[in-house]
Amino acid sequence: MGESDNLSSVKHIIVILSGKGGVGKSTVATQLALALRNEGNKVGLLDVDICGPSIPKMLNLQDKEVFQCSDGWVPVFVDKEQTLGVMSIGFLLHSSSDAIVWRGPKKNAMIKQFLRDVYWRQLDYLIIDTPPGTSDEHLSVVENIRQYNPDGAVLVTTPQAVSTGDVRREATFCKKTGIPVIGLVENMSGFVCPHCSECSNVFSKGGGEALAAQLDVPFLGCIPLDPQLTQSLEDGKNFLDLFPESATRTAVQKVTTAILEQVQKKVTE
Ligand SMILES: Nc1ncnc2c1ncn2[C@@H]1O[C@H](COP(=O)(O)OP(=O)(O)OP(=O)(O)O)[C@@H](O)[C@H]1O
Ligand code: SF4
Repeated sequence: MGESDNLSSVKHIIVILSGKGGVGKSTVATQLALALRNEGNKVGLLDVDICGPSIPKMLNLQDKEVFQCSDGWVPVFVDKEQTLGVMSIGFLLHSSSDAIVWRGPKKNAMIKQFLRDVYWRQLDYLIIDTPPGTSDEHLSVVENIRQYNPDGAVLVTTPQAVSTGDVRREATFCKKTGIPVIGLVENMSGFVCPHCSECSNVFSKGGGEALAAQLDVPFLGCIPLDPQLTQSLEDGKNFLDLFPESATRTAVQKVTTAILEQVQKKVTE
């Protein structure tokens, strides 16, 4: 396969970053992709978390294999209408417990191939989920998408992580590499009771918003820690469709709207 240019038919590229592992980066990427799809967009979700690809399981696609056509790898579609396509290193593993321990150059070549050689066709949004931190893999992602004028990065944090330097490092990484920051999302913000759906703030409130103000980046909103969301992700079920009335769904929707507003602002600037 020669050098492909599949990203040129993607209208908007959004990268999801987090300083620490386990803060819900893949969860935010998945729910954002589903919410954008529900609004009538054609969406692609690219999981470049080479060390721990979790997206196939979250979307109940873990047994799928990917195939190549003359234009590149064909993504796995969540729906038969083909409105949400997914590509993950997880599809190339024989077993979900296979560890991928590739060294730098091989990883970077794989990321480059992932970014260039997936045959997305026309997409409104491509959401790229990355590994935690700021590593060589992130640089590979940035270098390979720069020419396509990405909309920017969504930084994900949790109330416990706001006081650490991780998010600041992410913001500095974006600045240094010239990737605009779309904004900051505070995930696992408060706990939704599975019995009465009341949301309790386990940690003090407002840390994410204050940090966004300090970093001078937009605050995109909070998503609560919701056991029904955890269970849906575990079972590979679509939480947004299963719990249309839930406060967490409303929160995901608000974050999605805030992201779209920022993306739109950039387009009209
Ligand atoms: N808002 C939430 N409500 C309920 N469960 C959540 C929420 N966000 C994340 N989780 C759960 O927390 C766990 C970690 O989430 P996730 O895999 O999205 O984190 P990550 O930051 O992508 O981790 P990694 O370090 O593997 O990249 C998962 O089991 C997920 O289901
Ligand atoms: S939030 Fe309400 S239902 Fe849930 S544990 Fe507390 S009192 Fe009980």
